[in-house]
Amino acid sequence: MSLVTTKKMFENALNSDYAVGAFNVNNMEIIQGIVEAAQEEKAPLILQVSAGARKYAKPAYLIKLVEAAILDTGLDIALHLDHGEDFDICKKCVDDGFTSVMIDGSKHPFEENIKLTKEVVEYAHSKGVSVEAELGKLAGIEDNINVDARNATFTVPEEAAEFVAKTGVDSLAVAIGTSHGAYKFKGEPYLDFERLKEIHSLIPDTPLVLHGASTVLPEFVKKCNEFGGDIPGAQGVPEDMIRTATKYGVCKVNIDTDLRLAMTAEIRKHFVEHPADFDPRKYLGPARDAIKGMVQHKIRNVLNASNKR
Ligand SMILES: O=C(CO)COP(=O)(O)O
Ligand SMILES: O=C[C@H](O)COP(=O)(O)O
Ligand SMILES: [Zn+2]
Ligand SMILES: [Zn+2]
Repeated sequence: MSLVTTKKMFENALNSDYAVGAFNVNNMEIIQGIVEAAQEEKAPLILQVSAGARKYAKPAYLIKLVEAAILDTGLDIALHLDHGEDFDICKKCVDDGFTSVMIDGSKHPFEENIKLTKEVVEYAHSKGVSVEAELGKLAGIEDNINVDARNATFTVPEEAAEFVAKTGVDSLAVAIGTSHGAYKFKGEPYLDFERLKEIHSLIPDTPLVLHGASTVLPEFVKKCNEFGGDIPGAQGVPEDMIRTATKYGVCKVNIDTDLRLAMTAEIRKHFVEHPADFDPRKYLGPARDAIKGMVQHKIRNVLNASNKR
């Protein structure tokens, strides 16, 4: 039991029909809920920390909480930096003991993204840490997709092959139509699976990563809204599409929004049903259970990762 890299997890997942869940963590209850689910499901697990999470909870706390989770459960867990924006934050995380970092150079021109990613790969690999990079831009709901827009923002398969060869990166986040947050599609959900297949066929040994992969389950949006929330028109990636993606090289599936919705729905419900409560444990306890339930559902029914540890 220890902090592990994603190397073995991805080797196992690459040519099979399951993916490893990478869940964003921001506090103790979120970590505990996720870890309990992974333990019961005997699933491989990546916990990831964004810049926002570092700012909110402070890296020292999050790292110690993840170490505590490992001690408590005996699980192997990969600790990953989500969307590192420059070399310095990646270096800091490598030095702090993270076992995996993402350098997100997707906003830069192709050659600059290569240069930046290569620098991070050189440093991280010298310390035994894995690196994820990103190529292409995740579409926002405002980017309505016609073929031209797709080619301008989605990952270009030939570029992906060149990028991986030139950077030596361990895994690659691709843009095929997903986006972050609770508002992913205006009309019918659409992912470009032909593009994904082509990328996978050109770089069959590179684990692919799907960001913005929350499903935004209607029952949780409904529950939020029923108990005083205001999240109209939220829509995510249908679960079947995630299952399909795991068959074409996607080894890591990033989930944050669905955890936020599960937690918020439960807390909203608690406050409405128990207006006299003011002990945080009374609502954070059920919120932790809601996180656990959501993660268990993902692992078992969507990622097909139960008993894959
Ligand atoms: O990609 C993510 C974190 O990097 C999270 O995506 P969601 O917003 O769809 O949960
Ligand atoms: O990539 C986005 C993740 O959901 C993290 O979100 P955050 O930057 O608000 O922590
Ligand atoms: Zn990005
Ligand atoms: Zn992301």
